[in-house]
Amino acid sequence: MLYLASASPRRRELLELLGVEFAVRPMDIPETPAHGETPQDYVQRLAREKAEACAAAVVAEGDDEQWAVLGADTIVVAGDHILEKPRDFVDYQQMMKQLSGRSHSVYTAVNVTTATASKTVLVPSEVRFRELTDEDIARYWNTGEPVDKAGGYGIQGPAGAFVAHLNGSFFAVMGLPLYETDQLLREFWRS
Ligand SMILES: Cc1cn([C@H]2C[C@H](O)[C@@H](COP(=O)(O)OP(=O)(O)OP(=O)(O)O)O2)c(=O)[nH]c1=O
Repeated sequence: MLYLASASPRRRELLELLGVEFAVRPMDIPETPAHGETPQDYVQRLAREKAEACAAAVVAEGDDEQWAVLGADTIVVAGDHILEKPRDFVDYQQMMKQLSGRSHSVYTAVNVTTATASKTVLVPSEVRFRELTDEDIARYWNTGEPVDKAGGYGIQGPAGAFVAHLNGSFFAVMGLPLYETDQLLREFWRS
């Protein structure tokens, strides 16, 4: 079986588009950057740790001999700040002020782990938001969308209207890059 080590409904929805059979097995991994760790290293480590924790659980159960695990992580980076999910409205508001009228980076990493291999791919994107008014920011919070999303926004929802420019992968920003994930699965799981 292929296991998706993720609680994200977006990742489930996107993996379904690839037409593979899989089971969802979320892993709770502490999300804190190590001292001196770059955002690129951090996001790749988290994707790998989610997949490896899930792989360890599958192996410990011992009743599936043919398995692979897919883990992913997405972070938004504005200047020097890594923006994860907003803790509350004030945290969200600060994030939106950092994103307003500027470009930021979104990094998604995907890892596939099997009994004999572990490979991580990093997909960077650049996103430019238009200037946001206080009213835009308050109105978007009230949609309920920001709360479970890195950087406090979802490109696939109403915040798509804030995106003046995207250089990279829409699906990676949403949480799982389709092309790179498909390539990893072809290499390690199906032909
Ligand atoms: C930037 C952005 C993020 N997101 C979501 C994707 C991820 O679900 C979430 C990033 O947080 P993650 O910590 O990467 O993932 P998660 O906690 O939701 O799920 P898990 O760790 O179990 O895999 O933000 C969007 O849906 N749209 C966007 O435009």
